[in-house]
Amino acid sequence: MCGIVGVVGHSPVNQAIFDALTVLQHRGQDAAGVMTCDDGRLYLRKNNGLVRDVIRTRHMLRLLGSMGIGHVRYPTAGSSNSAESQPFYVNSPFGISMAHNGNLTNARQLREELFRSDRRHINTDSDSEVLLNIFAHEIAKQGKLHVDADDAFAAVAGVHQRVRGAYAAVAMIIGYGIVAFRDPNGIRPLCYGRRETDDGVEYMVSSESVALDCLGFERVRDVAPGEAVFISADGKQLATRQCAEQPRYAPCIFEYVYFARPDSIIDDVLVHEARLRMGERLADKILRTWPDHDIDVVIPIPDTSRTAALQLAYALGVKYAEGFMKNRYIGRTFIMPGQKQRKKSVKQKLNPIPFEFIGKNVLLVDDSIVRGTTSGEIIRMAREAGARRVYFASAAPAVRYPNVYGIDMPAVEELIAAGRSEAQVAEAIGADRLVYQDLADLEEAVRVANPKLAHFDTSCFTGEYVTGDIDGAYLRRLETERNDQAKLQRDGEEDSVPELYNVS
Ligand SMILES: O=P(O)(O)OC[C@H]1O[C@H](OP(=O)(O)OP(=O)(O)O)[C@H](O)[C@@H]1O
Ligand SMILES: NC(=O)CC[C@H](N)C(=O)O
Ligand SMILES: [Mg+2]
Repeated sequence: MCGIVGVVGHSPVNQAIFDALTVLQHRGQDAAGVMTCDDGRLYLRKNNGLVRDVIRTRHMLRLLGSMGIGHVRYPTAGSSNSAESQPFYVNSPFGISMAHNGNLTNARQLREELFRSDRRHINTDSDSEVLLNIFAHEIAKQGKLHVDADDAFAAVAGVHQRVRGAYAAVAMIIGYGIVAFRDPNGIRPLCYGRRETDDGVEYMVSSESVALDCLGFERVRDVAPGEAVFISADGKQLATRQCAEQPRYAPCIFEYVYFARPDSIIDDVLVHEARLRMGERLADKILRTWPDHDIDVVIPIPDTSRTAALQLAYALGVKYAEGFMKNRYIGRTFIMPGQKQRKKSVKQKLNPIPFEFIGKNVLLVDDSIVRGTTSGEIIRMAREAGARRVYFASAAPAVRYPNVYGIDMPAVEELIAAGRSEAQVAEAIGADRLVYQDLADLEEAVRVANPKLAHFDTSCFTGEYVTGDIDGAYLRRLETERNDQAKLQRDGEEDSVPELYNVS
């Protein structure tokens, strides 16, 4: 999952973009980048690393201009090479840069088309570079010297015709403005906001509304599935238009389960509230299926599961305790690139406080169990800390299928629940009892706040993919290309940074 941001202001936007990216850091820890535009020239700083490490004061001083875009990356295509960090740039037409969250499912075919019919060169294995070139080609097709909102919308309509998969993107066209758009299923989130200044209104688009809040922008609304937003470079015009023929809401439910910050509002649903309801539904299920439970204490696995665990404990009428201390300097483990690193980090990140475990039957709660890296380690720690029995509850159903829309879980064999029954998963992670949320309950926990969300992408639980273009051959290829071993090999390749005013 990546984070994207775009700002059109009336004074330098470098600080606003930097700050927004730090607020979106939980969406991608591998690479960060900012591109600004000043007086017809682009300035770029991007590299592997966290926002604060990649963009230092000396870079900030040289990121000039009152319009810019930014990105934090969690790679789901290509490699972790810094050359694939974002924003990307193409010089024709006009000079366009782009930051993208999501994953294209027909990138292979588009790459071929871009070469054969569009005569465009793609320099990396990143699907985001493909998306940028498709968009650039569609802008060029309008055949205009001056790009206005109509041209931008026609180009986005062209993108929707050709591209499949998940994409929330923000593009910057030198001299003309910023164009942000969301795929016709709205798989990845995108919203926009405004703030009044003495010099006029400033606009910002962002993956999550929390970035708007923290920067003093008022959230206007989510960008609808298939919709595009155009903000002119002078900040005087903001226009929106539906550019897809058959848009529908099918957002990724994993955003609500794990990815997004709880204080964000996505598609008019406050993530925090959705997580509280997940906890409530999970408590209902426990009371239904295990009325004579002997749970003494509910303990969350920090950070993400806290919200659901708190409500679960409340609904069960059982004590809630913070039994694991989290090292605040270690990032999210699930979005780290390799299994060795993920495993090591769980141990470094979480430490049990025996006081809360000794002689008790504990119910550990996590938002999800994906590879089982966290749950396996944590259950072992809980036992070592003196727990009598260790039960485990997951606020999401069993993850049994790969994700193809921007979450890096490409290989079935890496998923602990694939090919295993619930009892077998319990055994594999070492739990005395395991409770998974039912899918209908998870969907309802989110939908209650916005009945317009008729569908969700729930493919990692069901194997049904909302774009309808995923078959066994696609999944087999994905698994071969992106399993942990393949990534390890690829990421060992030499690092490089493209030359483009890459301030150092
Ligand atoms: O079964 P696994 O493969 O271990 O994946 C699931 C775990 O990974 C995530 O935590 P993470 O440490 O990434 O982030 P958090 O601190 O936000 O909970 C998630 O919250 C689960 O705890
Ligand atoms: N998680 C994402 O949104 C990743 C975007 C893009 N597919 C990349 O790998 O860079
Ligand atoms: Mg976690």
